[in-house]
Amino acid sequence: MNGPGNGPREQGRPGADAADRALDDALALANGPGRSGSRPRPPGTDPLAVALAHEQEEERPREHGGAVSWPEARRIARRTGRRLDARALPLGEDLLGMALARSLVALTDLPSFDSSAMDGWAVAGSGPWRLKGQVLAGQRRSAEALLGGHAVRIATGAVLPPGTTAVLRSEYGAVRRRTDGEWLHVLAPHPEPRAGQEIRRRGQECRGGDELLPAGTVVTPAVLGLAAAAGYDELTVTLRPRVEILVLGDELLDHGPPRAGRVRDALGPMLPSWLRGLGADVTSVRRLADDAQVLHAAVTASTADLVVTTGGTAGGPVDHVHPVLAKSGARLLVDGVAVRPGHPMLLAELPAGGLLAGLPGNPLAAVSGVLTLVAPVLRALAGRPAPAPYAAPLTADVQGHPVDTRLVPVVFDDESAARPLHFTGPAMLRGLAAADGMAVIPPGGAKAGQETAVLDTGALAPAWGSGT
Ligand SMILES: Nc1nc2c(c(=O)[nH]1)N[C@H]1C(S)=C(S)[C@@H](COP(=O)(O)OP(=O)(O)OC[C@H]3O[C@@H](n4cnc5c(N)ncnc54)[C@H](O)[C@@H]3O)O[C@H]1N2
Ligand code: MOO
Repeated sequence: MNGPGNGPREQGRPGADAADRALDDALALANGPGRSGSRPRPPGTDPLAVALAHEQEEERPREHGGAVSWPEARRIARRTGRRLDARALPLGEDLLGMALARSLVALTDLPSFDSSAMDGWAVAGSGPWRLKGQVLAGQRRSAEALLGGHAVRIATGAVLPPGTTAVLRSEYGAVRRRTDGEWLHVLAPHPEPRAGQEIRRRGQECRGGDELLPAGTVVTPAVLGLAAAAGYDELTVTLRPRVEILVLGDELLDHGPPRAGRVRDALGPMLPSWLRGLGADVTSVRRLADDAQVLHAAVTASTADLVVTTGGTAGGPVDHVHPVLAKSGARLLVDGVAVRPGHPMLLAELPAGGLLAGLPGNPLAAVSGVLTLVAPVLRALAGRPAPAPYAAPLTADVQGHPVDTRLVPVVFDDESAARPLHFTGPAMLRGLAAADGMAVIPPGGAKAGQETAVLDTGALAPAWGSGT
């Protein structure tokens, strides 16, 4: 479905920029401190600032051959995606991974009434107390006040009778039957409960109207729980970007071992769940023949917010992505990035308003395109905050490219240092599959001990929380 107002290009309403800025401010608050690998550093010495901060710089002239720098590509991608519409949807698992479009505001005080924190007795004044009945959780407040010297049996979470001064937990007291009724005593060596002891006061967690979570917070199981506890039946969230994946290549096999000059499609099985982890609704994954007409038809017919193609980005005889984009009147926003692997990646705006990310066919190069272009675009479309960046010292020197950024699969050791992995050629996935993240190696390389930015490859992240 790509109804009016639903596409990424159709959000350009008056005031939208101001609203986006307000959201960005809220998102900044939502971003917690960095990951375990990061430490406080004096301003100006943060390698993340060095590696990532020039994302904030104004647009600069394109580098050789039309390629933009890696930070600039990320910046363009982030600014290109316009936040999709918001919708109120029923509270449930379907919301996992979506971002709150509005802050979650407490509908009532929480807890909404004074209650017992323990199973035991609500008491008034000092003991021993004359015992008078019981109150269970879920029962309405009894109109009857507890008089001084009286107690009532009470369950955890039950409404406190008016006049209660404290709760005595069940293991600290005993009831003795006497001729004049039942009496509650404190068991030695426990002291009498202090005033207010074991009482959960109304409004302890929040007051009605308090902001519980800012707009932009990603819905996790805990967010669902909090929203339910606060009394919500639906949440207003930013729609998921609808993504169509087109896997190009006549040489690709969909089963069995590679054979006879053909290779297994590694991206068809890998990208959908990766992109879902970034908040996308992957509506279809199609394998297309290396045929310009077929690709043109697929691209022009697409109603997705983002089309992701794999392969066919370079200048080979059957690399049809560029000619098809030109023929369909697409506007290239990024045409090559100074990053290894993945430099032929591209980002385009289609005439109908959707976006297209062209990922190179080499599988690790395609992942580089996900981290560089697709993740920031999806985050922007889905109204999700940028994950807290983190850095780690390298355990070994990493050779750099003279002018391009390198993304190198790394694994964290016991000290949270990043160990560069082997088998990281553009066509290889062996390093990536063992990795915790991809280290961002600046042009010229990095030395052992040098802190480098690390992008989360989401290997262990739940579907609703993956970073990058
Ligand atoms: N003359 C030049 N040739 C190439 C350049 C260049 O700048 N000039 N760049 C090289 C780089 S870098 C890359 S990366 C690739 C990008 O190529 P394409 O995006 O056109 O991708 P293909 O040619 O279709 O495939 C490249 C390679 O990857 C394999 N492949 C493709 N799809 C998959 C898949 N789904 N699963 C597994 N493997 C896949 C394909 O068989 C090729 O081996 O271009 C270089 N050439
Ligand atoms: O994108 Mo290529 O080598 O940079 O894989």
